[in-house]
Amino acid sequence: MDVIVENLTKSFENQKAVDSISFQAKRGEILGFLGPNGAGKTTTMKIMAGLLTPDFGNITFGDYSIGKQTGKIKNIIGYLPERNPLYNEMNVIDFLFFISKLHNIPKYKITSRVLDMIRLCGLDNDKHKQIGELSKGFRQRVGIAQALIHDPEVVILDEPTTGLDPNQIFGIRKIIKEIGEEKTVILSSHILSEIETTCDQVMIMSNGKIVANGTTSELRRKSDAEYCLKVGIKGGETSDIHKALDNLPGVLHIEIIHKQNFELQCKPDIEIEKSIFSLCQDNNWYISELTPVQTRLEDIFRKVTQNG
Ligand SMILES: Nc1ncnc2c1ncn2[C@@H]1O[C@H](COP(=O)(O)OP(=O)(O)OP(=O)(O)O)[C@@H](O)[C@H]1O
Repeated sequence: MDVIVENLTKSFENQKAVDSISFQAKRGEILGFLGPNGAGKTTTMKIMAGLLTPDFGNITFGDYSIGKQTGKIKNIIGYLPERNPLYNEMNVIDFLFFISKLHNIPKYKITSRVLDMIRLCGLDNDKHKQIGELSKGFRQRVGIAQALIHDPEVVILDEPTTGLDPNQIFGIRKIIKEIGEEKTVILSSHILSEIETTCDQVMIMSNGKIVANGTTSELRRKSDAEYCLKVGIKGGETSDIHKALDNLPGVLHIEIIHKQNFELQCKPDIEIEKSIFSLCQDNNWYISELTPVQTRLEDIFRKVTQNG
């Protein structure tokens, strides 16, 4: 089911937490929300989950529109809130049965649904443990299982991997990828590599607005106003090589990475490789490395949110 968000706006007192944003999330795709603290990600997700009312704007889930068919939409959505509130004194399986009843899942379906979620979220060995005894990663798994128990078409996960160790992140990422194959998944994260490896589309928010939107390669293309490359030059003094590279026309910024290895940011289309080659010839130096560097999502993030 596709989700279309149009001109969504929400203020708290005088502050616009979400400022007229529009975007689309498609079925079978994972959309990742990125943004600095206070950018408006959680507020957007809460509105989508029906927990907050927008001041203005519309969201449609397939044929249903928020505000008009709110009850219906709640059944379509599975939501994992940022702080993942769970009942610590309940055990995992009882908790999932309890949530199933809250969703009015027909009695005859409940057991198979709960067991399916336990399998999907890798909770088989822990299903009889008290939730309060679980590690953070396994609590997140329970949170995801409860969000999916009623088989929603749209799944909203607010920072599902925050505070987890790399192995736990890997486990949760695997579950999200599996869900994302057939559902519409929207997730937020502060971990840029997480968004890059998990999501099909990335949306960067800052101060309540969308400042970048697209696939990671589209974002790279749009932000590639500068050309970046790694250069290694040997046969001379590091300070001489550094100075000479810095003086080349079109070089905007130079950083020493290690001994005689540098990272150069240049204006695009200036054939910098040719100039570096001539420089080495003139000075009797030689090139040990000349590799273009792909713009990192981190650099794009910093660039588009630097005023945030
Ligand atoms: N209930 C509220 N009352 C007043 N202000 C709020 C409320 N909820 C959010 N805000 C404000 O709205 C802005 C956006 O907050 P939001 O939680 O949506 O950001 P976020 O991008 O999710 O941040 P984080 O990454 O830190 O979780 C913040 O300045 C926040 O203080």
